Amino acid sequence: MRFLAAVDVGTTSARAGIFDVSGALLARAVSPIRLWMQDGQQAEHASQDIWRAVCTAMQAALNDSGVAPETVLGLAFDATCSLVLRDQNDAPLALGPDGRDTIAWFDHRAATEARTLTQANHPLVRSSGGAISPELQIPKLAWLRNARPDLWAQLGGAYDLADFLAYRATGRPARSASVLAAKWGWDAQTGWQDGWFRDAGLADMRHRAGLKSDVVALGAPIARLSAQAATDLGLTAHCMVAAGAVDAFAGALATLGPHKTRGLALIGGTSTCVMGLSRTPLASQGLWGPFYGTVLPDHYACEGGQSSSGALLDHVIRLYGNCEPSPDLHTALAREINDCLAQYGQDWGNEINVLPDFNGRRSPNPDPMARGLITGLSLESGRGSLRKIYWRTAVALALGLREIVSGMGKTGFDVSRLHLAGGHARSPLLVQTYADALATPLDVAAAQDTMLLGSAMLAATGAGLFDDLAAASVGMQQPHFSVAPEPAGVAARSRDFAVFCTLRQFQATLTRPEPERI
Ligand SMILES: Nc1ncnc2c1ncn2[C@@H]1O[C@H](COP(=O)(O)OP(=O)(O)O)[C@@H](O)[C@H]1O
Ligand SMILES: O=C(CO)[C@@H](O)[C@@H](O)COP(=O)(O)O
Repeated sequence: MRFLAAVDVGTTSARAGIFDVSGALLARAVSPIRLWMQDGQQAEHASQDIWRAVCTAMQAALNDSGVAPETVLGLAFDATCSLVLRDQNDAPLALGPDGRDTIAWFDHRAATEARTLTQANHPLVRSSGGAISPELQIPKLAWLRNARPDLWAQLGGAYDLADFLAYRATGRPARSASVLAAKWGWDAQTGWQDGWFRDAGLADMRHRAGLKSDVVALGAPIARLSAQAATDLGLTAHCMVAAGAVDAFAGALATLGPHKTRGLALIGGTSTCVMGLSRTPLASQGLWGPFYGTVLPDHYACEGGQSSSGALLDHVIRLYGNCEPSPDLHTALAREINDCLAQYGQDWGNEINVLPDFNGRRSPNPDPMARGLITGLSLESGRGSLRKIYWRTAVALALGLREIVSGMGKTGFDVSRLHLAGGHARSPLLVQTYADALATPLDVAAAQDTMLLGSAMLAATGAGLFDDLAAASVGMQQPHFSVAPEPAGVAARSRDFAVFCTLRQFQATLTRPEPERI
């Protein structure tokens, strides 16, 4: 009677799951989190609201599972790489009203700072694929210092969201080695690079952000739940909390594991993260990493990706469907599009072509100021036009993945079979389009919430139920189903890719916006 609890915080919801030691998900629950958006560039959460959603989801999952709380031995958190800011009294550092103290991962307010660090050829540039992304934590903290010196003076702690949740749960402000390496410029072999921070004018950053030496290896125990957190979550103070991960890294752990080294996982959610795992460091232009020990000990992980993928499909629904996206609407559109493809063939809608860089480009040629394109529009409106633009946006996301995956293949990753997880795995349309565009079979996670499974593996390791993380990732592995590319789709996506490459050249001639000081 030994169970594990896992939490995955995405962009718009917190998910909680209860697992058994074989990795089977017994129950899951979802609770929405608030996201305050302004002008498409700024996005904030409130950590208090996120904690409330985590507790609501965990209590509901536990209740549905029928598992006795005292039999839940371990808990771990994964989350988007959003930045939580606290003041010197450990209260929310007020970025805005309603307790907003968290800059969402895709917020680009630090574009100026990211560019300055890139131009100064800051050493982070190399592990950021050639250009520092405003989505990383160091440029965001530099923004705080430059744009809000009043808040900088009050700063008492800065956390990646997964680390903050573990702190909230235990009272110990430890940092996960995985999170620090992936998003903070910390290195497992050389530690903190204080010289870099000095160069970035952030000499006091570590002190202000509370970045001391309390670094815990991924999946290692941090502490048991505090009495208050145990009550809030519906668990007991006996439950051990393990060091967590950024969501895509938890997804890579769940899908790849030690036997699939050099494998690639596509984690498709609001963004798409292409995660590569290898025993030796593999690096190239446009890839974040290689980061040691971020998915498994003795392994390196690399990340390529698209900053807005699911977010772009949602945006298209808002723009051309004039309504709010929902899972049911995605499913209905996918069904209607498949009917059109069956009737008119794979070239249906190909007068419309899209470049998907609506929130900049992460890979393969990183450019946070890149913008999206849609060509071939007519005066058509209504459901017919939404269907077609949604379809061609899905194609564009798949072609963007082809660019990224092909580069990762040249870097040394095995691209003969890829793994897919995340919300996109729920869409048969996206799954087939990805397989066709990549001309590669996909292993698709059969169970929902692969990130939760990754966190459950971390929780099991922290609770001492496996010898190490590699054993947990093998012992808790879950089934997948395979989807093969279809010849007609492969041929059509190859034709599309030729147009996509032409549009890339055209895009390079267009004016890009300057970063705005917010
Ligand atoms: N049938 C579907 N159901 C739900 N989401 C879908 C579906 N098809 C595509 N999506 C996309 O998946 C995204 C949600 O993925 P998810 O992994 O839940 O997100 P995150 O972890 O980033 O919060 C949405 O933005 C949506 O555009
Ligand atoms: O940057 C990373 C992973 O490194 C993610 O946190 C970010 O892309 C957000 O992920 P989601 O698409 O919300 O799952």
